Amino acid sequence: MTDSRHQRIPVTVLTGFLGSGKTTLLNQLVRQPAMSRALVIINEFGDIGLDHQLFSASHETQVVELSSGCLCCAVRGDLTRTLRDSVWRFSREGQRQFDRVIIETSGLADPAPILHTVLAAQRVARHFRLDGVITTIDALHGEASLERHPEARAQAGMADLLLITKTDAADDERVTALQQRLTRLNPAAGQQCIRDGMIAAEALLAPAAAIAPATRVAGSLTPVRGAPLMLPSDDHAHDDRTRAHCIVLTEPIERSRLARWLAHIESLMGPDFLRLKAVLAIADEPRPSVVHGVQHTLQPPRQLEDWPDGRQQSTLVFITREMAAERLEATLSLLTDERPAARPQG
Ligand SMILES: Nc1nc2c(ncn2[C@@H]2O[C@H](COP(=O)(O)OP(=O)(O)OP(=O)(O)O)[C@@H](O)[C@H]2O)c(=O)[nH]1
Repeated sequence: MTDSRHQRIPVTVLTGFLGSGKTTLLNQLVRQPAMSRALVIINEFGDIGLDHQLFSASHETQVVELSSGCLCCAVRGDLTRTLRDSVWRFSREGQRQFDRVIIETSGLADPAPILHTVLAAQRVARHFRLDGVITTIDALHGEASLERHPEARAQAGMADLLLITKTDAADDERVTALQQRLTRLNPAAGQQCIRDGMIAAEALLAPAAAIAPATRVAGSLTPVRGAPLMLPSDDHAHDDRTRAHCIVLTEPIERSRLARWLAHIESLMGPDFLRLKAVLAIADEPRPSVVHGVQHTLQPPRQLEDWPDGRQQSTLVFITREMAAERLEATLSLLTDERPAARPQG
């Protein structure tokens, strides 16, 4: 399958709970060459937005503020318009002045509607593609935020990369406990500890094309050749029963079966289907394909340049709320003839 969408502009969604260090990170990022031609879209929540004042972009960086409300609800139309118009608005003499976009959400935003806009709004998806969701989690307050705020869980659950901030201010045990919690919540996401927003911009590029090794070590089970393996994941008793379900398939998937499975998955999608991320080995295709889903939006498979970790097998991660493992497990018969070797807890 050739991917004609390759030339689309990559969009990074930077989210994270209030005060978790998004602006601090952004200030560091835009000073680095890899992000110097980024268009930064900052969302303010309510009338007292300060982020754009705290954000001190380098002079090459183009910045747009969306301040009429929370990105995840009222501003969604604005975001669509801003992205669509940015292509000519930030052009000089016919040359686009940016080659990637970073959207910083407000700390209380559920990132899902923003991802829908990037993945599915037709006039946006034609020019832009999701490069990844990066979520900052405060090492000091992260566990409490996850415990109390569904927005914080949604932000962590939808991440491709989790950046644990303020590790200078928290003791090692607290950081380790948070990392373990995050692995249970979202084993597909990479994790990295940072201080004062310091990280090489290159480490943040294309996180959506990878599935973290934690997915494969989340359980002690060994993949059986040809048998899908469901790894036990988050057994923590969240009040909204957010669960990660990981499936490893060692046999390539037939394209016709994939199409049927995707159609079925689409029918299951909705508000409780927080995230699907799958790197798929498709029969007779040397390169893997990635599929992203967020709530009711499913993006068609997009071919990747290479295998994220060299293993030529399929890894599927579902993060759901109040969804029985059996419902997901039942869909596997559309993809493979084997029965799952194990089932996630809960
Ligand atoms: N000690 C320490 N403080 C940090 C670190 N990163 C950010 N901070 C501080 O945490 C506070 C909040 O950081 P911001 O970058 O404004 O957080 P934010 O996520 O943009 O906040 P909102 O806009 O409210 O959602 C600021 O006082 C930062 O200086 C860190 O790694 N270590």
